[in-house]
Formats: sequence, structure tokens, C-alpha cells
Amino acid sequence: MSEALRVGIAGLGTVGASVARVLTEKAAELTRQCGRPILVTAVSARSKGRDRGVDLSGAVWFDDPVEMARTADIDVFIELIGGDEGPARESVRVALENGRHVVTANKALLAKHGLALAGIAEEKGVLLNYEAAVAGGIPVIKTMRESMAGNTVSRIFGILNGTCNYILTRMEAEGISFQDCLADAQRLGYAEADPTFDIEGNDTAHKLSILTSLAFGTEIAADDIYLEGISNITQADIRAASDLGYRIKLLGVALRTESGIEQRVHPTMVPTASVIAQVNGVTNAVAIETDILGELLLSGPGAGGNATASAVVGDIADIAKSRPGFQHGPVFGRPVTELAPYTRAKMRSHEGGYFIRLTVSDRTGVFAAIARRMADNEISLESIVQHANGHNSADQKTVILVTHETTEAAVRKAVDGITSDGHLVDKPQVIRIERAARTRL
Ligand SMILES: NC(=O)C1=CN([C@@H]2O[C@H](COP(=O)(O)OP(=O)(O)OC[C@H]3O[C@@H](n4cnc5c(N)ncnc54)[C@H](O)[C@@H]3O)[C@@H](O)[C@H]2O)C=CC1
Ligand SMILES: N[C@@H](CC=O)C(=O)O
Ligand code: NA
Repeated sequence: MSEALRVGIAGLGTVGASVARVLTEKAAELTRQCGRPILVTAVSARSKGRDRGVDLSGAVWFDDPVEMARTADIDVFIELIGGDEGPARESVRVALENGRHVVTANKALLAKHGLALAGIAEEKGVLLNYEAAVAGGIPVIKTMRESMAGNTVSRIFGILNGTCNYILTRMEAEGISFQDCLADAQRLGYAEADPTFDIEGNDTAHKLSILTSLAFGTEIAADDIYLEGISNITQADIRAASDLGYRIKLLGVALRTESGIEQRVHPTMVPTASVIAQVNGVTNAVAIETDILGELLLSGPGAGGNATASAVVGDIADIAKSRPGFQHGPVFGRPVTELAPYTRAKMRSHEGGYFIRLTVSDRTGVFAAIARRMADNEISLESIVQHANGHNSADQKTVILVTHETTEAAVRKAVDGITSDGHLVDKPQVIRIERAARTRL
């Protein structure tokens, strides 16, 4: 039997404690699979005394994860603290600089500093594994990095945030309020430490930026993502979507266009009968379209302790199975120096269908004025409905428009025009539609 692989876990919260439990409970099975034991020899967290349902008394305790990364007797540093700066960033950097392999679930860190950290890992000849960082337990990183060589990706999209999908699913199925659903997602360990990262779409954007780099061989460009979260989605939107044969999902989408790569994160209406609409609760899904493989859909648990620990432990086991002298593959599928600069496609050129919900004064001529603004911008309408049961008070009405394929620029101009006409009594709601023809899955 070879020497044990010594690991140090920094962060013992939802994910870290689950990883420690799995490594302990599945020790015998992992030893058989890897040909050597995996031992937790060091740990670091904020609170030493907390009961985490696992005996960690054999591991050396560090108050400071950076100190652990620098001095602990470990082969692998496992970063499960979170955050794109502070101790997470510094401890990962120090671990790599000191020639230790790193496993992390931290997509915020990779989205911001992934290229620099990958550069250190590649220079030092160590692994930086991050399967848990995108779509939790779904093995999407390995699939893209190892099993799809030679494929040219045209589009990748998916449901990448368990918290948002859980909220939208329960709001629709049970009519529960946004805030109550979010509180449950936090209680279940799905949400980020700061849940605004979930509900405002940042977490999906972090994950999408990593997938985009793997898909198109480009540098990570998280700041270039068009971003809208779900915090302004109401029961009225969900009901209107349902009446029209759609379901609202927070999608991350990246595709190659003539002008560059389009990356966007926003609530999206997808046909109720489409496969992506059936992905409910904390489940995530990633759809990849390529020239050789065709269409691939991966779906599974996207957040929570066990689902995430499954991916982290898989990454650790890969390191345990690797042998000295084994040439480690590049972190983002090709060497950092070979990643192409990212060129951003203009969001205003985006083409698609749109759902527009307007709350207007109940006056003669408003309906006609709205229709005229649409026509002026050459937007062809699939439907325009004045909702009898949608009015907020006697002098207000709800008008719902569904467009045929048009451009983002045209819709923004039309909505700006309607706003300046002075008929709106509330902020207009605009939700993009991915129709069956554009969502073949
Ligand atoms: N919860 C989930 O479902 C998933 C989480 N992730 C990622 O995994 C990471 C950890 O997430 P959670 O376990 O949910 O977070 P958490 O908030 O439950 O745990 C964070 C841990 O880090 C420790 N910590 C914070 N600051 C520290 C410091 N200065 N020194 C030492 N320890 C410190 C805390 O004591 C705690 O044990 C984050 O990067 C998150 O984005 C990724 C996929 C899924
Ligand atoms: N907060 C994230 C956790 C996993 O990445 C989510 O809800 O998906
Ligand atoms: Na994953």
C-alpha cells in the first residue's frame, strides 16, 4: 500500500463538514479505489469547538488557513471558506506556491483570480481541481475538460444556481413568497453566505464564466456578463408565464456569435414542455451543443453539503490516484498562456422573444400608444393582452405583450418610448423568452 495522501481542510461549514464526514465514513472504500488512504491531517475554521458530526481530533487545528497552507504537513489544501479575496484567495495562492495541490469549490475566487491561480499551478506542476465550483455534484468540469476533446462548442447554457431554481420552483408549485423560499434555501445549506450573490445572479455568472472558458478556450471574463437576477420576479410573472405555456428559470447562457461571445444571466421563460423546464428544485442542468457530440444534457444536484462534497471528494481521489511524474492537465482545458483573449458580443444585438408586462393608467389611447411604439421599432407581436384580473386598482390595468423574435436594442427602445409617453404607473417588467426552436433540448 502506498503512503497516505494527507489533506488539510480550510472551512468546515456546510461543504467542509460534509467533506470531512464523507472522507471519514467512506475511508475504507476510498482506500480501495485510490490504492492508498486519504487522511485529514489539518483543519481550519472560525470556530474550533463546534460539533460538526465528525471526529477531527486527530487533525492539527489552525486558526489561520494561510498558515495551514504554508506550514501544515499536507499534500492537498482544500479551500472551502468562500469569498474572492481575503483568506480564501491568499491561502490558495500560498498552497500552490508551496507546491501543494489545491481542491476548491469557490467559483467566486476562480471567476476573479482563476487565471492567475491556474498560472501558478501550471508553473509548479500541481493540480488545481474545482469540480464542485460549477453545478455542485454534476461532473461538468471533468466532462468538458477530459471527455470532449476535439469538440467545437457552439452554445452552452443551463440552470447553475440551486437556490434560485429552488425558489422559482416553490413559488410556482406552492405559491410561497420569495422571502420564505429563500429562508428555506438558506436553512438547507444551498445559499451563499451572502445570498444576494444567488438571487442577483452573480453566482450563476461566476459559474458561467468558468464554463465559457472551458467551452470556447478563452480567458475568464466574469465582468463581461450581462446580469439580471430573480429578485424582481413576482407571482404575477410566474402566473402569466404559466398561462402562456412557459416556466421561468434563471439561465446562464454563452454562445459564439459573429461579433464575439455572448454571455448572459437572466430570468428566462422556457416552454413548459421543454426538458429544461422540468429541472426543478435544487437540481441544476447544463446543456452543451457541439459539432461532434451534438447535444448533451447533464442534470443533477447543484447545491447542498452532500452533493458538493461528492464533487470535492472526487477531486481529492483523482489526486490520490495520480503518481509522481504524471503530467497534470491544464486547469482550464488548455494552458493558461494558450487561452484566447475574450471578445464580448454586444447584448443589444441579442435576438430572441420577449415577454413585457406593463402596469398602465386605464386611459383611452394607452393600448394604441403601446402598439404604436412596438410597430415603430419593427417589433412583431405574438400577442398583446389587457389583463382584466391584473389591475392593481380601478384606474390601472396590466398589459402583457409577447413578441416574436426581435432584438434587445429594439425592445429597449420601445420600452423607453412607452415609459416616456407617461402611461406607466410601475416599472416595466421585461423577461426574455427562449422558444422551442432555440432550445432544442
Ligand atoms: N453550500 C453549497 O451548496 C455550495 C457551496 N459552494 C462553495 O463552497 C464554499 C463553502 O461554502 P459553504 O460550506 O456553504 O459555506 P459556509 O459559510 O457554510 O462555511 C464556510 C466555512 O469557512 C470558515 N471560515 C470563514 N472565514 C474563515 C477564516 N478567516 N479562517 C478560517 N475559516 C474561515 C467558516 O468558519 C466556515 O466553517 C464557498 O466557496 C461556496 O461558494 C460550492 C458549491 C455548493
Ligand atoms: N449557492 C449556490 C451553491 C452551489 O454552488 C447555489 O445555490 O447553487
Ligand atoms: Na460540478
